[in-house]
Amino acid sequence: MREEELEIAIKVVIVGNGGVGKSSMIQRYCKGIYTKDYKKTIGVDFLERQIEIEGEDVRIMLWDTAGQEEFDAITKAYYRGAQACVLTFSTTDRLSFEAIKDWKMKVENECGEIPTVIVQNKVDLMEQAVVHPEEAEMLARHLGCRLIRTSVKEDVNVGSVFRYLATKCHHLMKQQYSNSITMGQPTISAFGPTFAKTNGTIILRPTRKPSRKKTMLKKCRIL
Ligand SMILES: Nc1nc2c(ncn2[C@@H]2O[C@H](COP(=O)(O)OP(=O)(O)OP(=O)(O)O)[C@@H](O)[C@H]2O)c(=O)[nH]1
Repeated sequence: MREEELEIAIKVVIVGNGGVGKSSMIQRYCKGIYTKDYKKTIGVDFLERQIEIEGEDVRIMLWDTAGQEEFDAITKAYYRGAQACVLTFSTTDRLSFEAIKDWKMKVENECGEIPTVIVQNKVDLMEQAVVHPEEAEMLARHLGCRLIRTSVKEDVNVGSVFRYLATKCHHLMKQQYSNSITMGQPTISAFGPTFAKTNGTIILRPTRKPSRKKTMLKKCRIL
């Protein structure tokens, strides 16, 4: 099977305290919309968007998890198989910044080490900031993650977050693919990938090139 006949799908989990803007970020990225209203996520939501990375179609599946602790037991189950992670805090919420390490831990416990970015959202409210820019940079260095500052409201940098992660995953996948070729035939199956080292969410599926539009929107409520 030729490589260009394969479809690549990446599962990304978005975590962080309640109210930091996770749902808004996903809505902005997948639907191009922003609303001022806060509607707390109950459990888990899911949206997806297709983009092109180095000439190949990559489907990014975004899992929006509830930030409230009361949903921890439910959301944890959905981390499994994630290939990348967004750790989100808000410029105006000190506790959400202090919780980043814990969120990283929670995801790592389920997924191991996966490409991760720290997102400082709501930078349009910089005059109300309760986190010093250097603190955020230090935390990112300490955790070995890239820091990206976003304003979902003003549509600043949201696309860069997901493009960065998708590119990283795409490179990893290519690397693993060529390693598996060197070591023998890769097994390609509909849902069980194959050469992904981790739980396999960079899914390679034998498929014809999808005829759907470049940006595909789909939403299914999990809970
Ligand atoms: N000023 C400003 N407000 C934002 C921004 N992003 C999100 N918000 C607002 O912050 C509030 C919370 O956003 P949500 O996206 O619902 O937060 P969440 O992290 O999904 O919250 P949970 O579902 O409880 O986990 C909403 O009122 C949004 O409109 C931003 O970049 N700037």
